[in-house]
Amino acid sequence: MGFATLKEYLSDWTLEGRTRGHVADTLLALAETSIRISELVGRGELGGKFGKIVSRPGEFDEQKEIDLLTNGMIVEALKSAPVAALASEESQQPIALKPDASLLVATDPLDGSSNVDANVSFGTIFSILPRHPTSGGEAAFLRPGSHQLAAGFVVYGPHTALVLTVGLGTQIFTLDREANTFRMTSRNVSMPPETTEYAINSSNARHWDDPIRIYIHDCENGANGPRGHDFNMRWTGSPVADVFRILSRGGIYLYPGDRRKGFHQGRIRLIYEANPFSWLIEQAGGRATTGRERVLDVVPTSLHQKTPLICGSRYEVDRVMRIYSGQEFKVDRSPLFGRRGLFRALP
Ligand SMILES: O=P(O)(O)OC[C@H]1O[C@](O)(COP(=O)(O)O)[C@@H](O)[C@@H]1O
Ligand SMILES: [Mg+2]
Ligand SMILES: [Mg+2]
Repeated sequence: MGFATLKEYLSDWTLEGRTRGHVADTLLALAETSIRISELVGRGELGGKFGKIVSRPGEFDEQKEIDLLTNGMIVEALKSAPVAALASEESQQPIALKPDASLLVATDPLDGSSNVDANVSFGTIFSILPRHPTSGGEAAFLRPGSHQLAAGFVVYGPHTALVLTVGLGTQIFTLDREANTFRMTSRNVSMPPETTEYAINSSNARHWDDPIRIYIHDCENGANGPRGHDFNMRWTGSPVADVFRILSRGGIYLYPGDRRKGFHQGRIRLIYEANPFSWLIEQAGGRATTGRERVLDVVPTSLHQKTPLICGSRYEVDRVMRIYSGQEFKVDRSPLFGRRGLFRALP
């Protein structure tokens, strides 16, 4: 049938230059690894007890066996790719590979690992950057997301899908298990600018800042509130699954900073989670912000830095940004917050 393979898509694109060829080789190595991960996790407990917690390192989320396993698979695969170093959620420092190679890769090898035992979709996220000519180690990765050469993620769900951008739109490939290859099933994804579906972990509601409380409260009030229509809510706990849904049918994803200790910048990691998601969403016509600035413009100061992430259908993301900037006025929403008079209509 007429579904182009990932290799065919990339070979059209690689014609123009050497770096592109390197990016394509690296993408193919990552895609091949994700097919093997898909096979492994598709076996469930027959493949092993993946959900077992193996360590709880300091400030990091707990590591499960599957986190380490998939990390190891990606490290091995990239040893033969044109990659100078790999930054991973599972490794405190970047892993040096080929020092003179032209690219850097940042990855969350297993995103949504809390869902592994629950048989809910999870995935692998990656971001490819040019190697910095002068800096090495952690400093080499401290580049804004706008410098990415390619970004994508794979969702291991009922089917395995690869979502990819090389800056020419967002493409979705579906794993053809018979041929063991990814085939393009959605070309130049265009997500709806409007949505009535939001995704947020509302168990943190009491810790949110006011702009998020206002935005969500208006959604919850639906047809009885200022929005004038009802909203639906979805939250999987696997950002890859939520972002895939949002790319497919629209929606807004919010993981804001909140008042809890250690959560002032939220929970999503900038370099290997928020940046690839943000570029994919922008390339599909959506928006991604911290609430105060475009995610792709944030210059990281550390490898595992967290960032608030609000992304998805552009009219909704714009609305949240207007609330943060004070442009979206508040009409007596104060009883909710017990702060009557704090928010006023702007002139
Ligand atoms: O636990 P929550 O608040 O539902 O958030 C969803 C999850 O998204 C994540 O970003 C998933 O990423 P990891 O599985 O790679 O840790 C976690 O930080 C967080 O557990
Ligand atoms: Mg993750
Ligand atoms: Mg992870």
